[in-house]
Amino acid sequence: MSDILTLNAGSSSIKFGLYRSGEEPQLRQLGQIENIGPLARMVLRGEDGKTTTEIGPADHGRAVRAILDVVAPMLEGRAVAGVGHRIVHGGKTFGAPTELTPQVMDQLDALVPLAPLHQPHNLAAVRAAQDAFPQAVQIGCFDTAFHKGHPFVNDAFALPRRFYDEGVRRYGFHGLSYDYISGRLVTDHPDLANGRVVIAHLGNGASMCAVKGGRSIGSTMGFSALDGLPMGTRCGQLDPGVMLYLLDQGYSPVQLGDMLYKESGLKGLSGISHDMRTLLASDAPEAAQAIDYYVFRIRRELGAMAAVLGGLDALVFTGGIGENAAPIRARVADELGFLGLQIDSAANSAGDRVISSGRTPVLVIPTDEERVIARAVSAALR
Ligand SMILES: Nc1ncnc2c1ncn2[C@@H]1O[C@H](COP(=O)(O)OP(=O)(O)O)[C@@H](O)[C@H]1O
Ligand SMILES: CC(=O)OP(=O)(O)O
Ligand SMILES: [Mg+2]
Repeated sequence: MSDILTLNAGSSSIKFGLYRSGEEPQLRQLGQIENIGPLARMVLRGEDGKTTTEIGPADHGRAVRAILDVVAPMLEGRAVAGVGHRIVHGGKTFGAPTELTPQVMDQLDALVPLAPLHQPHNLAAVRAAQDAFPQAVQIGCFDTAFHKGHPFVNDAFALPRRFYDEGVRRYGFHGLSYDYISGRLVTDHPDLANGRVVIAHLGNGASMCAVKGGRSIGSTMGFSALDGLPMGTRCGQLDPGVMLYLLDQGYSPVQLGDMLYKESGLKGLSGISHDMRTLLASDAPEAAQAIDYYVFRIRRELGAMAAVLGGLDALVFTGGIGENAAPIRARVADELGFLGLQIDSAANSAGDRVISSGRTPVLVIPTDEERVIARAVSAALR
């Protein structure tokens, strides 16, 4: 029997999964290098719990090599038949898992400017895995794919038409996560599977998706992974006039990109940290204001999505913040009784899966992008 490896390079972490191939891939090991930067650490999650090892300074390249080193002895002589990769941007072309041939890699390289925090790392991971496992099939799974088929009104910007045809569209991201959550609604909450559901993926990157009958009909993220909600270091929705002003003030496009992707969001507003744990623990008024802004924008988008869906049958929280930050969940749903939302504070603090006491269920479902990737590789191998 052969194995499947999944690699998921995010903005601040690289997650991996090792699976035994089969109809439903069987998990052997999950792990991640998190906090990529001067103080990175490797976290391994197995049947016998969680181990954390400080690995010191690591960029994405070193992180992938460390993962490949740790995976090699776990194979115990078995071959890796397939490696599945999260690829953040699939552009206009890629709407389903795709074998990463040299020609496909060239097409994906061209999308790097649209997702500079992710796409280069995703593609570097593909090249490292090709070197490490030259016999394995390499499969790309796209964050944009779940949103393909968005209605035109949520796919377009009101710019001259030619830009839409060129691919300047509202793609949406975190699609592997939304795909996983939608699947869990089908298996665990079949009454909601055909309903009007808002999924809030709140991680280091954050977005929300309006899902109707299992299909994405709207997303807060657009052309790039900058739009929508404020994030750890990304600004979220911004008046384009601000960018014109800054360009006029002498900012270069590169400086502007660095500021919007790396110095904004929770980090920029608080001046303290991009990390929600640090902000929640801080007494500084700037930390409180950054959290206020974060919650305000989520609530605003939630109301907008409920309007677009024509009602709300459930709200799902996922991602590092969505799964773990009870105070944020409580504040998002506060005073939204008109949408049927009422949080059961005991269930919320206890980290239960169902945290509502009102008419509209509020669920916390840990996401599993790795499993979505592993299933795609398994299907490709069959
Ligand atoms: N217990 C917690 N309370 C609040 N925030 C948390 C908690 N655990 C993790 N987080 C937050 O989750 C975020 C990382 O989410 P994650 O989904 O792992 O990120 P990535 O986008 O890199 O995949 C960080 O902002 C971190 O502070
Ligand atoms: C698309 C995106 O923002 O991904 P992440 O949350 O993993 O940074
Ligand atoms: Mg993520």
